[in-house]
Amino acid sequence: MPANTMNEDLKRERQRCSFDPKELTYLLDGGEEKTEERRQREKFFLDDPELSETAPSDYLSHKEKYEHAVKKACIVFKKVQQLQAQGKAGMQNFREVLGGQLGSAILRDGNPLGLHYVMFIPTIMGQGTIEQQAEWISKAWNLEIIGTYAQTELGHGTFIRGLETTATYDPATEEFVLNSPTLTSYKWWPGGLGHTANYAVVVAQLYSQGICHGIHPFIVQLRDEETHLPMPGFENVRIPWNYMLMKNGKVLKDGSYVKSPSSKLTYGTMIFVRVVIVQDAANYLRKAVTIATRYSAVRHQSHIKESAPEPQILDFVTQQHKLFPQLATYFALHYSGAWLWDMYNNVTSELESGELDRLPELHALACCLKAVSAADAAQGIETCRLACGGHGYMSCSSLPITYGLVTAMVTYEGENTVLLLQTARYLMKAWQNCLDGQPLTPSVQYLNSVRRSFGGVYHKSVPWIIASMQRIAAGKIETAHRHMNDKIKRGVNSEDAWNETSIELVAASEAHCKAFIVETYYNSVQQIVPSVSQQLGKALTELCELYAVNTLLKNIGDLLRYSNVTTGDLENLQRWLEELLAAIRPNAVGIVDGFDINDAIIASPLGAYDGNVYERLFAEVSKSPLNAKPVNESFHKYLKPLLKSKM
Ligand SMILES: CC/C=C\C/C=C\C/C=C\C/C=C\C/C=C\C/C=C\CCCCC(=O)SCCNC(=O)CCNC(=O)[C@H](O)C(C)(C)COP(=O)(O)OP(=O)(O)OC[C@H]1O[C@@H](n2cnc3c(N)ncnc32)[C@H](O)[C@@H]1OP(=O)(O)O
Ligand SMILES: Cc1cc2nc3c(=O)[nH]c(=O)nc-3n(C[C@H](O)[C@H](O)[C@H](O)COP(=O)(O)OP(=O)(O)OC[C@H]3O[C@@H](n4cnc5c(N)ncnc54)[C@H](O)[C@@H]3O)c2cc1C
Repeated sequence: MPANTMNEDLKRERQRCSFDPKELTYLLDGGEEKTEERRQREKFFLDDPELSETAPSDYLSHKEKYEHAVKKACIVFKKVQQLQAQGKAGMQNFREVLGGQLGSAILRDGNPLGLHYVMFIPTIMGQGTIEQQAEWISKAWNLEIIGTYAQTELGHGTFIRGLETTATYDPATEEFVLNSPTLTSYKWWPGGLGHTANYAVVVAQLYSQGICHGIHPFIVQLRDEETHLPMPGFENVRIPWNYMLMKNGKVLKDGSYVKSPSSKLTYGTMIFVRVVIVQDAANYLRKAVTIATRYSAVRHQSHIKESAPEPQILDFVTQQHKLFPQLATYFALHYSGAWLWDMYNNVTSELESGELDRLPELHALACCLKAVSAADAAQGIETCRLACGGHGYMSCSSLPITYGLVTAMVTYEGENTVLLLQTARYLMKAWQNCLDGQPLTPSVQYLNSVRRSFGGVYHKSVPWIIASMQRIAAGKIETAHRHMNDKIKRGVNSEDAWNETSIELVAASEAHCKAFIVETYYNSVQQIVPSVSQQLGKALTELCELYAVNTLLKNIGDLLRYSNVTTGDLENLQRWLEELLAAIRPNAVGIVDGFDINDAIIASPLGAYDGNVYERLFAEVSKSPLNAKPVNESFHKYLKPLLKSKM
């Protein structure tokens, strides 16, 4: 590949961008100094020859991939320790390196230590007493032990009250006896459980004095700390009394049970991970849209006008309609994720002082935001793949693997439909409160105002769109509530009525979440615009408008059903969408440059900063061991005899 050449199209794109991409980078990182720190950190990891790929891991066997990942995870851990020793590794850095964008670039096929950091340690922090934290956290941070989070069983993942593993307290020995007596009670899915972890937080049904007290977390040793040989299986495994994490519910040594202030505090780690997922989903989407946008600026094909040269595919308005909403969705999820992270931290500190009032609202928001961000990011990444035509299908484009990682988010940490139904429970209660004139929590306040005014004359503004989306959400919530109650009035019991109404309940929950995202995004941009250059402010505003208009237009049916919008208003919205695509077009490459994603993290010949797409693609396929020899052995073994036998 010619050294230091920059694709001419990308050069032109960069010249026509109306703002300085660096300003966007600093904004997203939280300041120039933070950008510099991040870049240094990335360099520290990515320039390490032991961490850079010699050959793509696609060509390794399953076993080799695992061994490769463990080796790299250990190198990463040592390097994090070095940073810590220099006072350069805070919690956020840890998260970024061990998971997140940087981590997933280094450990492309998954991090064998991921669960240790994202669930094992947070569970001890959230569910352990001070003494238990003192005992386990430092061991875990220093990697003297490796943990995982073993909740899901072969038979149950969603319905955790149905878990079959039991932990029965024996006051005679002051021990818990753990049992997974059936095939369906086998712990199944926990990350790192197979070969990496030697400890786990095991979630089991607690029995004491003959009574079941529901699920609780226990620390269980899985493997010998020296030999790494597995401990005997889950049949009558005895663990000491203080291996039950007892910050919330506890068993006294005599076997009496002390209830937690809320049984749902046991579910705290799941809320934490759902919050993290919103941010992660956004970051994976921005990587995919960077790849597809740069590629679309470099790729020329077909004609807009027969007389003109083949255009950049980014000039096709349908291509813009595929990609620019993904750019905007990144920002929407980024700001919603940041908002949720703040709420999570505030509510967590309130919980520490015994205040539980805001837990239901946090749970309702974390559930729907996890569900919508995972689904929208997965769909957005797939759209980016399709937007890259055949080359997007190649595994070296990084788009298929990115989609694979994000589509898993739809299922883990609470399957999306199930989580949307959790939010719907909250919304049904909120609507009843609204009807009864009871106070509403901030995220559902809009139900009161929407109930008072159904209409609202179209004007070309995001606040009008927010009001319309709230109207749709309130309409769907009201419809689901009414339909469910009609069934109950007709004699259907409430559980069956819930199930029979669940399609509408899920739709209500999604609509509520989308309205929340648009409003949060808009409020964030409103706050930011006065502090940035006029050009960047304009670009950020256009993206926010695009997200709002596009989201509303995807719900035309609902808009017609729940508001007094006219067909003329819909035409205006469509025109506004097209204007926004045209306005964003000159800045598209500048925006993805502003994400400032290192080429090694992009890891795609289609999306590198220099835009040398074809040269990089060629170099990539040359790495395949299949292409090392001109004739593969299978020709002599199978094809040739077959060809001969036909002659
Ligand atoms: C310290 C470390 C710091 C930094 C980290 C450092 C490094 C990190 C390294 C890497 C990280 C990088 C990236 C990570 C990104 C992604 C994560 C990667 C991997 C994750 C792998 C996934 C792991 C898993 O999947 S673990 C298993 C998860 N399982 C689930 O989620 C199960 C889903 N099921 C449930 O949650 C529940 O069973 C249910 C909610 C569906 C139903 O429960 P239940 O039947 O008990 O409840 P209900 O009867 O329906 O409701 C009763 C009332 O309780 C309320 N409720 C329910 N849940 C909660 C909750 N969590 N909180 C509060 N309230 C809750 C419910 O609303 C009901 O209320 P009501 O008033 O009665 O209506
Ligand atoms: C990549 C990956 C990593 C994972 N890591 C871990 C881990 O580290 N630790 C761990 O403990 N677990 C882990 N899991 C398990 C994960 O949390 C569960 O798979 C997830 O919670 C979904 O549960 P399930 O598999 O039981 O799905 P199911 O509940 O069986 O879902 C199947 C279908 O049933 C529907 N359904 C189920 N219940 C309801 C309901 N009440 N109402 C309506 N529809 C319903 C769902 O919507 C879905 O369509 C992981 C899973 C994956 C895929």
